[in-house]
Amino acid sequence: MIEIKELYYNYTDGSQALNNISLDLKKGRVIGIIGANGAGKSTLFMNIMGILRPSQGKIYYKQDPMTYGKSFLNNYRQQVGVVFQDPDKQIFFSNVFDDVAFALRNAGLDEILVNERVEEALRVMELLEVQKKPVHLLSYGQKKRVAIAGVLAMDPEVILMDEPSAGLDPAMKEGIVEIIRFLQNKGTKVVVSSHDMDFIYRITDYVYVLHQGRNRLEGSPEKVFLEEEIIRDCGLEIPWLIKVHRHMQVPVFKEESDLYHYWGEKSWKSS
Ligand SMILES: Nc1ncnc2c1ncn2[C@@H]1O[C@H](COP(=O)(O)OP(=O)(O)OP(=O)(O)O)[C@@H](O)[C@H]1O
Repeated sequence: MIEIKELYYNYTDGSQALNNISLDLKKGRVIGIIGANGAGKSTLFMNIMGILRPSQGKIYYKQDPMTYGKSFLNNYRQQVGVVFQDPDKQIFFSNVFDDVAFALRNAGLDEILVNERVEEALRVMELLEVQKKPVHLLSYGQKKRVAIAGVLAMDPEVILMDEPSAGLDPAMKEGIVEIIRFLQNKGTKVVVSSHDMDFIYRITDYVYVLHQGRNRLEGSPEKVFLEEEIIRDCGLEIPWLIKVHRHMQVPVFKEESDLYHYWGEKSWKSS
């Protein structure tokens, strides 16, 4: 899988965006990369995709160091997909179907297979009804789903999602949670960055906290978010289920439903 060792990245104006970052995607099935604005998350994603080249340090894919030749990157990007924060940066074609088919056609897949893969991705993303629609007429949330469908259709081993839930209404956000669970169940590794700590707490099983380009903390979300002082120092929020644990003397629950179940049982016993 992907392993990053002692990665540094400096922009041409001298800003040091990544400062000795190491991470190993084997550590979780859904991995969270969190940090305040400017912490280095997008720069890290662009390094992982081979869009930016580290100033120092290495990225390994299945134990092989990343090289930046066309053939390595073409093969790598069929196995490692990215959904950028802004769907307009990812969508190139005028209609939904062709946009989702773009990378598959580019990889030279047979048109019958392209149709099968695209239809499946459109079905999963609930986009079948708009497949003939020009992309520029879609809502922001629909565009975001088109961008995800384009990556799903490639069926990569790893999917990076930069702020997948940003700007979405609650129903659409819930849809993203379902997609991540669907990917997790089928064994696709998901790496997700977000400013929404409740979302990260709920869907990840391992979290890396970045602060000013450095690794500040890592571990299970239950462990990481109990480090309240460090989390706040990194400019991040504490998820509400951890606040409830702290202030109401209840166990640490991962799911809202577990908390309600616990409360239900407690009040039943005391009545
Ligand atoms: N093109 C660039 N040129 C110079 N500096 C840059 C460039 N892009 C980003 N930076 C700097 O690199 C640092 C990391 O930025 P990055 O966009 O990776 O952070 P981020 O964690 O993704 O932030 P956000 O949460 O706001 O998206 C910041 O200090 C930023 O100002």
